[in-house]
Order: sequence, then C-alpha cells, then structure tokens
Amino acid sequence: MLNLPVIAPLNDAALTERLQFLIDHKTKPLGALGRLEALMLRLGLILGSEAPALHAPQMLVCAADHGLAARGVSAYPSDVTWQMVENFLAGGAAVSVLARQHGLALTVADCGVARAIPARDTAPGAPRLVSRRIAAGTQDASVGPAMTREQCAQALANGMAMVRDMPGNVLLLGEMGIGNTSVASLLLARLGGVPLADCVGAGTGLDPAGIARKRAVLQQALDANATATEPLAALAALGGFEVATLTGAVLQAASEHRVIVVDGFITGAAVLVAARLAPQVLQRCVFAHRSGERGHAHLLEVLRADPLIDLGLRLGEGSGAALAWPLLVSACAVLREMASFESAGVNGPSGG
Ligand SMILES: O=C(O)c1ccc[n+]([C@@H]2O[C@H](COP(=O)([O-])O)[C@@H](O)[C@H]2O)c1
Ligand SMILES: Cc1cc2nc[nH]c2cc1C
Repeated sequence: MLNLPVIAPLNDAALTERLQFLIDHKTKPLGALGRLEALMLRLGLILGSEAPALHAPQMLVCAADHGLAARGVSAYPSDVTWQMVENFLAGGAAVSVLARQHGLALTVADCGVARAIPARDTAPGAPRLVSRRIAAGTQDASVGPAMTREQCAQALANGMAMVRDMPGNVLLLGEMGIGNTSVASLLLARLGGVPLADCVGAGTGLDPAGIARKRAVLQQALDANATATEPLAALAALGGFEVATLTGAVLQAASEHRVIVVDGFITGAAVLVAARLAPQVLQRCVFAHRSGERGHAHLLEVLRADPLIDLGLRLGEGSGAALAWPLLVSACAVLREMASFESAGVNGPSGG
C-alpha cells in the first residue's frame, strides 16, 4: 500500500498580510516590481518567513523510456534517452551547464531507461546518478496500460524517497525521455479534460504529418485505457516511470514545505497528477516558463499557473527551471534587503 505524504494547506492569513505590507512599503511605487512581487509573496509563504532564503537547491532530472516511442510519436529514437543521460552526467547538456553556472546540485535518476545507465563514482559537486529503475521502459500504452499499478506505486515511492534524502529547501524538476511529450499529452487530456488535439504538439520536432500520426496513436492509447480515469489509475495506464517518479517527488517536496520549481510540459504533467491527488501542492509550486510545446499553454490554464518567463524553450531537462532560478534568488534578496520608505527616509505616495 502506498502512503501519500500529508500536505498541509498554506493558509497563514497573518503572514500573508505581513508579507504584503512589507512588499507594499519597499522603496518603489506600489506594485512597481510587477510579477516579482507575487513571487516574493509566494516564496515568503512557502518558506514561512518574512525574510526567506533559498539554500542547497536540488535539480532532480528523472529519465525513462516509453513503449509508445515504438509507434513513431517522436522525431528522435529512444537511444537518445540514455545518450542524453550520459551527456547530463558528463557535464555537456544544457541542464548540466546551467546547473553548474547557478550552483544547483544535479541528480539524474534512471527511473527506467531502456538501456540501464551504469553506476559510477562522481566527484563532489559533479552531477550524480541514482538508479531507481522500475523496468527497461514502459509498455506500449496504445495497446494497454503503460505500467502496472505496482510499478506506478514503486515509482511514486522512489520519488518520495529521493526527495526525503535531499538537503535544502528548494527542488527544481527536470526530465528526459524520448516519447514523454506523448505521456504529458495523454495525462492532460485525461485528467485536465482538454481535447486531445489541443494537447498534442511537435515534441522534439515532428512535422504536421507526424503530429497527425502522433494524435492518432494517442487517441488509441486513450481508447485502450478508457477506464483509467482516477489520477493514480491514469498515471499507471498512460504515464511514464519518470513522470510517476516526479509525481512522488512533488508530493514529498510539498509535504516538506520545499519550493518546487516546475520546468515545462512533462514536469507540469507530473504536477497535474500530484495536484489531482492533493491540490495543495500547487501552493508550493513556482512555474518557471511557458514551453513552446503546444499542450503546455493548456496545461498552465488547467493549473491556473502564471509562469515566470517565456523564451520559446522546448527542451525539457529542467533547462527552463534553471534559467528562471535567478529570479527566485532575486525575489528573496529583495524581500530581505530592500529598504522600506520608513527605513530609507523616502517619502511615500503624495495622497489626496
Ligand atoms: O518540457 C517541455 O516543455 C518539452 C517540450 C518538448 C520536448 N521536450 C523534451 O523532449 C523529449 C520528449 O519529446 P518527444 O518528441 O520525444 O515526445 C523529452 O526528453 C523532453 O525532455 C520537453
Ligand atoms: C538531443 C535531445 C536533447 C534533449 N533533452 C531533453 N530532451 C531531449 C531530446 C533530444 C532529442
């Protein structure tokens, strides 16, 4: 039996009021720091502090393969999954560069890559591999469930355990898995109630004919798993090992009052599943960016999320989360260090 962690709602009205007062009395015209002010408020609430500080940020990149990929739903072959995991670990991928630049500890989890990633010793501070393999890729969801309920429960438990073992108070989410935009599309259609056509996009770069084929395959997957409507049933039937592991990670991080920085379409789909299980997780999430992948705008709407940046990224890996990271650092610094009208001796609004 899977025990999901308890997640308390964030409903400290007094702290909300104090934070808003502090923000409104900083030396700036009211509201002039725009959406950074909403970020300041959110981070203060999540961390339960009027002077929040982020420490030991953890970037967790979950990787796995997908039976669906054999149906031609991606522009790239499944081998790219293990090859990119090696690239993450060697320090050459976008997320490796950005994690290094920003001092984010990078953990890459093999949640079920078709070709197992060999264990290795890594130097302190270098990207770290953890093996949390469920199987060598999921089954083909277009003909039946992608995973068993037991496999899904194990992946959720793995995600929870990994976060439990991590230091720090902020978790950034990333993923890698050829075929996983299909998984995210299916979960958005099933759990978000969004028409499939709006959920399906180019992923790694399908052309319009490829997208039409992908849509037809994904419709077969929805039909083959028509009874999987509850969140955990849908996750098992349509999901991937990396998405289920990320879902567990999100639930655990929320229960520990960590800030959760959500990357793009696939990590967002994991948050959707987690939010269907425990809506309070959304109060702990910061949505990093709006992905160029078609379904992401719809997913953000379903989650009522307002992402920080829009650079037309469609890479995944956690790259958008890493790029948005400095904004979180700045939001905390401004809340802690910026003077108030009173402390700086600056006149407030003229009034009248
Ligand atoms: O996160 C996103 O918004 C995103 C959008 C498009 C593609 N991706 C990445 O591309 C891979 C999945 O694309 P595909 O076409 O194989 O389904 C996977 O490794 C993701 O990290 C990620
Ligand atoms: C090269 C490549 C890098 C990626 N990183 C995340 N998803 C990816 C998909 C491809 C194809």
